[in-house]
Amino acid sequence: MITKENDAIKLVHDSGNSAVVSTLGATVVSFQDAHKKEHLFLSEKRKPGKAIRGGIPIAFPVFGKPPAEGPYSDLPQHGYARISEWSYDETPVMDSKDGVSVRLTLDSPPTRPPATLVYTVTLTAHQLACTLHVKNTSSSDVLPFQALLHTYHLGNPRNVGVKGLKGARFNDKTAGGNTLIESHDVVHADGLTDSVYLATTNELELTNGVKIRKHNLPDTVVWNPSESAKSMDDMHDGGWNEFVCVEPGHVNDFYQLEAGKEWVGMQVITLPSQ
Ligand SMILES: O=P(O)(O)OC[C@H]1O[C@@H](O)[C@H](O)[C@@H](O)[C@@H]1O
Repeated sequence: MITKENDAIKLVHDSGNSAVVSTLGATVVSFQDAHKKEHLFLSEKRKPGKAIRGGIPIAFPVFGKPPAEGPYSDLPQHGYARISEWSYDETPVMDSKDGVSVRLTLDSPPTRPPATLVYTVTLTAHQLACTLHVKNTSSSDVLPFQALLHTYHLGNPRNVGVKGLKGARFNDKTAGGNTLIESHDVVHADGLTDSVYLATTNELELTNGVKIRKHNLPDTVVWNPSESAKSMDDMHDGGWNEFVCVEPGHVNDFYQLEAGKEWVGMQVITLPSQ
């Protein structure tokens, strides 16, 4: 079943699973299992005009601060997608026992390289699939972009770690972008963590049993601001102890999408059997 109230689109699957997607940024803000247990962190604080702090904001067309030169140089951190109002296509893509799926779309602002984004969120018995389509609507120019699904997994970072990153190269943004090789079987983002892992395996797992499968999103960012979040105006006190961000993306470089062509990136989050 799909319902919409103000900016919130709610998907409920026959199994009792549910998800909520905001039209602000097409941000998934809730993913609950059949026992109504929440699996995404959402800050209790919200700052008007800013991206939603929690859920799954989409970074596009830049990850982090934009390059000093070029058509994105004056964009805010993580680009325009997460702070834009997306259009909700009311025609359900799917609404059956097999799954419930909705689609939101966004055209690039007129001053930016032209692109159309289509985001599909699909809920099935144990899974949430988020699929981002990027279409280069120019008939002549290449579209450069980075894209990332900034996923706030609910759980204390001391207890919930990330498996599958051992051996991967990463840039430690907390240490000036030094490149290191991950040596841990389980990565814990307890304490200030901002690591950009490059070319990671497509199958990652959290130690709480949540699985993350990704497609066409080669890199993975693991982030937790720890107590530095005290200065954030959209984070409730102690909120940083409630999540670990695991963010599949194409961020190491700018993807160069040819005129008229389409790119698709996806992550599927699978809950442990209940
Ligand atoms: O505060 P923002 O803009 O949502 O960004 C949060 C974090 O997002 C992560 O993806 C970046 O690697 C961090 O550097 C950044 O601090």
